[in-house]
Amino acid sequence: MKRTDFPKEFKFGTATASYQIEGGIEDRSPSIWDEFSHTPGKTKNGDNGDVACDHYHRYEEDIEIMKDIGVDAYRFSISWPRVMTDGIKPNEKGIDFYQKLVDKLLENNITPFITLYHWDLPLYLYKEKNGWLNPDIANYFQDYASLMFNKLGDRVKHWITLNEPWCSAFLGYFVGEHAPGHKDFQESFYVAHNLLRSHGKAVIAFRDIVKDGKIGITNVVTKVESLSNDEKDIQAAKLVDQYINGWYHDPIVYGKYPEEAVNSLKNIKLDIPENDFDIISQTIDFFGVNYYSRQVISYDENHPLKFKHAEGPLPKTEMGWEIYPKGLYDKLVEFNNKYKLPLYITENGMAGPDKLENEQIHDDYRINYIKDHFKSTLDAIKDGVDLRGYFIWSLMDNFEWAHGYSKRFGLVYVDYNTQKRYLKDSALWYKNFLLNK
Ligand SMILES: OC[C@H]1NNC[C@@H](O)[C@@H]1O
Repeated sequence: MKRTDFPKEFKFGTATASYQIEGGIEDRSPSIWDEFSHTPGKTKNGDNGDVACDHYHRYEEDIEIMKDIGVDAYRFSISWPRVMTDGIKPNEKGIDFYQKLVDKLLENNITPFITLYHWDLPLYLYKEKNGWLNPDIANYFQDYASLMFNKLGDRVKHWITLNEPWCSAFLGYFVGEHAPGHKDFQESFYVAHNLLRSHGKAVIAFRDIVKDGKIGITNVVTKVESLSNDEKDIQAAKLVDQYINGWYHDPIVYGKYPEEAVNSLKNIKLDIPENDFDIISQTIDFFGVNYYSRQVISYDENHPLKFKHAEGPLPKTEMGWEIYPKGLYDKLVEFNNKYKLPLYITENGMAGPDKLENEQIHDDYRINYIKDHFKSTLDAIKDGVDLRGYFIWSLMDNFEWAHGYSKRFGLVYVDYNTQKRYLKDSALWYKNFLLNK
């Protein structure tokens, strides 16, 4: 498989997120992840993003690395608390960082794709305004989005409102594994709804400010399969697919939550003002698909949503996620048929047992992973899916949330003691692929 097997305008890129790589906390106000990662027991080894990959000070070097690899595009997120003190007052120093980052990318012919929210909510908005639980958060988000559109929209034409709202809502407010660490089922549904409303308000602003731009939303998209042919397992898997996938896509395209999932939530209040869906279902230009693996589901009477995960038999990454490229093909074809929107794979990649030896990292497992998922991508395109790009997660090893720095997803290895970067064999492979070798 060669690069020229893909459509000429197909964009190959790589992706990161602000809290995971920037550090530079001295020049920004705190986020919910600063408080969460500094709370004992919340992250592996008590790791936090105070320094991370020190990208705030090393962004020029990191762009040189991307240029060397030869990527067409780079997806990154803006730190809301960096560009607006406490999420409210514009901070010119923070805005200036992203101005320079964008200009350096463009100088190197790398197309910027900006994610507005990749989980680092300004702590002030959480503490003083109740964060995503407050319906008014959509107005704060619209103000933030408008500021960014005005400051960068003349040069940045591809925007993503939210990264993986399912993680923010479910992991942050029900499971409690992510910031702010709540464990309240009802709250997680209010948060999901306010995230989607915030998305809609940002799209409304975008249409006024960046008239020649494209905007979408990125969700984690998981292939959900039933453990058996037992009707109860099949139904449980269908509902999980609606909770994880449909819940964050249907309202945007169809203006309503998935019916069976709504009906299954007997004791969850979803008293939603009707015109909310007019806001949420603003026309968008693409869906971003973050694909990693599948979930194998069986029925479980004791779970609030009546399901449990089964251990799949396939080889797994360091995250314990099965390597399942077929799932990517299946979801791309399904989404293309169901939502009829252009798609970007805004994240795909793996955490591996990467070892630095003689300044090299031999990660053939990651090369094979990427090749297999490229194949699924190409098959989907050949079968008619309107797929426009693919961003490998991640450019470099970084802060993997509750796992801290224990999981390495990068094409580039980061020695956190020295901040030295080393191209892994997978980065060298990607470089040759992009040169059509
Ligand atoms: O777990 C790997 C990635 N998944 N999507 C969101 C990113 O922030 C994660 O690092």
